Amino acid sequence: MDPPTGAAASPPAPTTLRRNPPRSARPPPTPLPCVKSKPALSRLLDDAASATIPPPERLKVFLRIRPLPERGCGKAKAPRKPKKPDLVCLVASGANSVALTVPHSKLVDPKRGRTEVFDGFSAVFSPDSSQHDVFTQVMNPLVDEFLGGKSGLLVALGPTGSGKTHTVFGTPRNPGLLPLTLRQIFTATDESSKGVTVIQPTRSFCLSMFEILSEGKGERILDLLSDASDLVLQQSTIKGLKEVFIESVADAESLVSCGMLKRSTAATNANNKSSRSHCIITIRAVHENADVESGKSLSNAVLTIADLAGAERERRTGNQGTRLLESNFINNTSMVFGLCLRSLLEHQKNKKKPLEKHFKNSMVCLLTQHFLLRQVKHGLESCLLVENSKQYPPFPP
Ligand SMILES: Nc1ncnc2c1ncn2[C@@H]1O[C@H](COP(=O)(O)OP(=O)(O)OP(=O)(O)O)[C@@H](O)[C@H]1O
Repeated sequence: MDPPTGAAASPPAPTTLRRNPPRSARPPPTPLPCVKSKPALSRLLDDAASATIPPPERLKVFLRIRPLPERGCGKAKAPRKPKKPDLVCLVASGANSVALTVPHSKLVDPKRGRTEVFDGFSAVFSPDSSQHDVFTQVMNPLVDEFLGGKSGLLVALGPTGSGKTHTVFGTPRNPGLLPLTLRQIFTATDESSKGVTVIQPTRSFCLSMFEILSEGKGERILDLLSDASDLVLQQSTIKGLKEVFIESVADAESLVSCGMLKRSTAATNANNKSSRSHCIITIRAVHENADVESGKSLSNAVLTIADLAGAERERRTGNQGTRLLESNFINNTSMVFGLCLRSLLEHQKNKKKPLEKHFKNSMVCLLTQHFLLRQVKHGLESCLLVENSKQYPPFPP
């Protein structure tokens, strides 16, 4: 191990390294100056790090580290002291790994080590990565497959304020994965129809967008593209969901913007525009005269993008009342999603392990169940984009 370069006060000690298979497939991460320990880290990060199962990679797990927030973010309150560098705890230590250092102030047992390396991500995006970088690596392959007739799924998950909504939707000046996807779809479709003289299957696209605000007895699902009343979940499908044909990027983007205006958000101490619901957008390819030439009907591929509300710690958000009830629902989804991933991964290693046991415990999991199970059984593409902030703690317990 290299001698430590920073943290002069800490005695040199090895960094804990967590790898998921294969151990030999990754270059060793850069060792960091730290004391060995097992920091408290949520199971979700474990799941994410272990979700890359080569070969073939069925579920790809990417990690994007958000830049530190500028001062003044979060709910308006008394000016805070500048953040200590000690709180910058998550750094990309390689193309596929991150090193998590527990700040001294948060160490339960200061004698134990404080840095752990998590390896095995499909890619790690550092805080200075751009929306285009993320799109190129994460979304572009899914869009290509979608245009080739295969369905795909991208789920953005991570703690509150870590940048999921920013990554998925972005801003008009800095568009995120969804607007970039729409642009790519229409650009590719326009190009493929140029100079074509024979009758081709006509492909058009429709878009739906809904949010899940709560589940169980007080289940609430709202269609973000219509003023209609609440939707209901029946046998893993959303009944009455409006699908709108989109004919151009401009059409699609203005539809999404209208939907986003209706999405439920609220200020918390952790994020001044925190999503209070899980938002699911689907783009469906419709082949209108698919069997004209070949007699074959092309599959109607569906590309699904889910922006989950971020897991929250009550202590950090200061949530009370309605916000706290929302937190319970949001945290339940995060926990169940993690358990579902774990069971998928265990099943991949050992086919005798039960696969479906956790999915029924969360509506988002139930909705993605069919898709995720197919991934495991048939090795199709899907991506999980795990967002993380550089502040400690990255995940709730
Ligand atoms: N990569 C980034 N670059 C610049 N700003 C970012 C980045 N990621 C996030 N932010 C900013 O951080 C803040 C929180 O991000 P965002 O609302 O996307 O978090 P979130 O994970 O969706 O949170 P929640 O789960 O509470 O909805 C926003 O002001 C957003 O603009």
